Amino acid sequence: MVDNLWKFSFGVTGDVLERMLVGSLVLRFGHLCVMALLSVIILSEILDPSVLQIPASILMDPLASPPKTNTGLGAIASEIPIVADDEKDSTNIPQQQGFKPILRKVVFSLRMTYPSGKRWLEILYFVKFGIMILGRAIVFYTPMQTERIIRAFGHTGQVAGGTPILSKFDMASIVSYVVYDYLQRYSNVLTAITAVVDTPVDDYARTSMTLRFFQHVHGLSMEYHLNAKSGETMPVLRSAESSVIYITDMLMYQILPSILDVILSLVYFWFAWGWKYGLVMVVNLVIYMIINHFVSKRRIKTWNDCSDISYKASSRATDSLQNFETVKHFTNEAFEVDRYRAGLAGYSKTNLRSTVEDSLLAMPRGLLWSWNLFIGCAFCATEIAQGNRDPSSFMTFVLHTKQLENPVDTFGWVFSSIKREFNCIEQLFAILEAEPTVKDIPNAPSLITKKGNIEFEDVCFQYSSDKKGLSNISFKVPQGSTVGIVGPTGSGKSTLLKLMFRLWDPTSGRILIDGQDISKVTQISVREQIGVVPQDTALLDESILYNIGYARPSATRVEIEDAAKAAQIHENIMTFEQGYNTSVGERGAKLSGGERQRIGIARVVLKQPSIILLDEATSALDSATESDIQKALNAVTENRTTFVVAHRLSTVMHADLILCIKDGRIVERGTHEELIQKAAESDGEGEYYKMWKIQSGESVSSNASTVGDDELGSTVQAMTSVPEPCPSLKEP
Ligand SMILES: Nc1ncnc2c1ncn2[C@@H]1O[C@H](COP(=O)(O)OP(=O)(O)OP(=O)(O)O)[C@@H](O)[C@H]1O
Repeated sequence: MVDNLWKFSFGVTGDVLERMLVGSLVLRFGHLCVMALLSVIILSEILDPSVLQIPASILMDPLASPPKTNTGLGAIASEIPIVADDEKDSTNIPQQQGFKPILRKVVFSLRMTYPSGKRWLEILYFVKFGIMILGRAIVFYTPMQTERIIRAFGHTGQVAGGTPILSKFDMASIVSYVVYDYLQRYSNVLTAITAVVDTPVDDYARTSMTLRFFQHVHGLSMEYHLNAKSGETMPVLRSAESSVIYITDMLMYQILPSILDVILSLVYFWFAWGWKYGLVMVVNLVIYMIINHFVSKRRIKTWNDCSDISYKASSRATDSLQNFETVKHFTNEAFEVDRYRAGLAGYSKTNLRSTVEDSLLAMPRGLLWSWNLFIGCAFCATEIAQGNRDPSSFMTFVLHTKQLENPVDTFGWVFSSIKREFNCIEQLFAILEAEPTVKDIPNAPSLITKKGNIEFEDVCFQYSSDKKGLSNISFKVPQGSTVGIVGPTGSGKSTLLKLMFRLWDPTSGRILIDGQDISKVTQISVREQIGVVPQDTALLDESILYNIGYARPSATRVEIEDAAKAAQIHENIMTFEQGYNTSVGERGAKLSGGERQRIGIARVVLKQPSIILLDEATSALDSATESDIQKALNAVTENRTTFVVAHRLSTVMHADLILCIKDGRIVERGTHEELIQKAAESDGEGEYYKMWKIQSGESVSSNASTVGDDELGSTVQAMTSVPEPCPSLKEP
């Protein structure tokens, strides 16, 4: 019964050796299946995300549940570009050593690539696994079939006129051998099926990973973006996502099977051929592993050198192209080309070193295999000569030894390349581990703005221990008022607006909008209520229509044009050949500073926020245009609480309250008239008054402070005057 089962299932005769082989085959694939199943269960269901030490949001599939957005299908929706970016850069971050960091990367890779919850993709995932098992079975079964044929010669071969006659059974064996061999070496069928199955699974993993990483990076605070090198994040994400897929593929379909292949072959040689053979294999394997360890160390160092040099050369080139204007200003074109040439030459040198090293380092491994074969063959030949072994066993020995070479070599090669991919994942971890510096408290409610009353309560802030920010800022602004903020350059005016927009949170004190502490409500709800026109309006490399519509993606074309009219830029746009479809260039470089500012204003008009922050919003405009826009802004800011940062005092002189800031402190406050009056009463003392005198063209007293109408003015005065200590004002 058992014999028949063996014969029926595996086509073998029940010989002890064959039973052992088939038994180990079944064991091996059973083991693989259990491992795969376990990993899938552990990774998709049970594994505690804290083991990965990455934000839990990364583990949530954005494709499974697309986040709710407030974007509609407005005029710019059709303009959203599909960007193909194949750039691949890398930097070297020292790899964490030890088993735990490696396990973390492996678990992360497996978890990221498993299409959890997508039924069809999960099925395809297992089909791919099944095909792998089939492929490995064929590889393992081919030499077994050879062995059977050779044995058949020995047991059933008859000689008629010197020609061996094969029984029907033997002929079938030969046919199956040829079929196995064909499938093993030339079959495109399995490859084609694997590719078809692979594509949707890999694509899904790639897309969902990119989205998760992208979402995470957008969730990080201003501080991260200011510190990150521009243009570095996306290439890191892209190479890391390829690395994650590569590691999973290699692990599941190369390394695990190879390890099991090696173990099986060792067991087989030890027990079926004798301990001598097993020992030779073990010794050689140990030597192989030691050689491989040093070889891969060397190769990884050279690979890293290569990618480091290539990264540096390309980031320098990108930097020079992005700053083409500076290059032209100083006629440094030839200098930049020389610098890039030196970088490329360095890369070619290292690349050649890498190729030579690869070739040289492959030699000792090849020699080791020949040595292994030689010793084994010598043992085998001696035993055959002594009559202790069947001559057919020589062939069997050679085939099995060769069979072992493949997995060991694959293991060595794959292990080196996986270590290299770990480097990419390390860079990704550095990004994923970055935490937002401004966080919402758990279950934070949204800000409810009814009016727009604003209050700063003893607010202090520091960018870092060595960088001052703001000290003890307190003031109250009733709804609908306009607040002018003035002071010397670097005094902290923009910082005050950034705190209100929650790009940073105060180190102490509170900012209240309509009585609600903004650090206790969601950042998004705060930003939704506030419109900002920054000092330098950054534009996306798209059309003017897209850039204005960016303030409210659901806006219609008519609304966008109305906003442009309010910002006094519609007429300008209509003079461009392509009108609203004119491309603005990288960061808006094809537009003038004044045009960029007016697009910034149009955006705020379109957004219709409750609170408006204007940070030098009209500094790039000529006086005539500024006065036109001022009228437009007055219409927009009417009944809205507005903060205006300006060096040109004429911009803020009509404000309901003017705050004069110096060294991060409010040194004066009041309306224009009050401040001038106060100065008149105190013999012309007062920061605001000094600025006013300078800007209105009156002479400056010899002890005038460093406050000026622009940076140059301040610097010139600083060179010719002694700064006065700032009077410390008692905050109300
Ligand atoms: N992200 C940052 N990290 C560290 N320091 C910063 C950062 N942003 C600004 N600072 C520093 O904080 C101080 C105040 O900067 P802020 O931009 O608020 O000045 P400002 O009064 O708006 O100047 P300006 O009139 O020139 O625009 C400056 O010394 C500046 O160098």
